[in-house]
Amino acid sequence: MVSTEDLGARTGELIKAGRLFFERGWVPATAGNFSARLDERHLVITASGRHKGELDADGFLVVGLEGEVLSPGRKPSAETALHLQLYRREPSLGSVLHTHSRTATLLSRLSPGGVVLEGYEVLKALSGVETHETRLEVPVFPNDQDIPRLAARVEEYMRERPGLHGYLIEGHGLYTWGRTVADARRHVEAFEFLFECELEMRRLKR
Ligand SMILES: CSC[C@@H](O)[C@@H](O)C(=O)COP(=O)(O)O
Ligand SMILES: [Zn+2]
Repeated sequence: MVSTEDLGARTGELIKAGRLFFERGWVPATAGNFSARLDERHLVITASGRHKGELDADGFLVVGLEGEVLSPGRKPSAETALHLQLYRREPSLGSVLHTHSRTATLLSRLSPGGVVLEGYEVLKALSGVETHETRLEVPVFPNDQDIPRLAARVEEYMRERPGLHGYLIEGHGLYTWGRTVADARRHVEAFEFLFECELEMRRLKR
């Protein structure tokens, strides 16, 4: 049985993240989706098509790890399978956040082979990273309207390369995650900063 206290707490954190991301221009229109783990088998996720800067409790629903909808009458995010793939493979995972910033969108289109981030102090905002000398690879997957197929592709990649902090989908956006909503939110902020630096570096070098 899902605790209503946990559901309220996680929903509140995701609502706050949505407001922040919208103010920063990272979830334009109804783009993006957010989730948080409630227990070993359940998560709360945004309903499909909601404006992520104006979320309230009605904008969320509970789903099981196999995708079963436990909030009747509500339609989960169209990209739920990408969230489930991450929760299934990592029991300590507490939150997944997906954004559509202009910077991530542009950078992903310029780097179909993946983005390498290194030499930035802010890399240390990513859990487990302890030095700016880290070489962090962010894969870019081709966009796909078949979300289960895209999720299978991500799973295949992650099996070969554990320890990923996030990935880009080409022309689409960022997926990142963490042990808590606060960790995942910090990762979104760090990636956005790093992507801005990287894009600007490329402009300056031209
Ligand atoms: C408004 S375009 C963005 C969508 O196509 C999708 O990529 C997205 O991030 C939001 O979908 P949603 O079903 O609301 O979770
Ligand atoms: Zn999306």
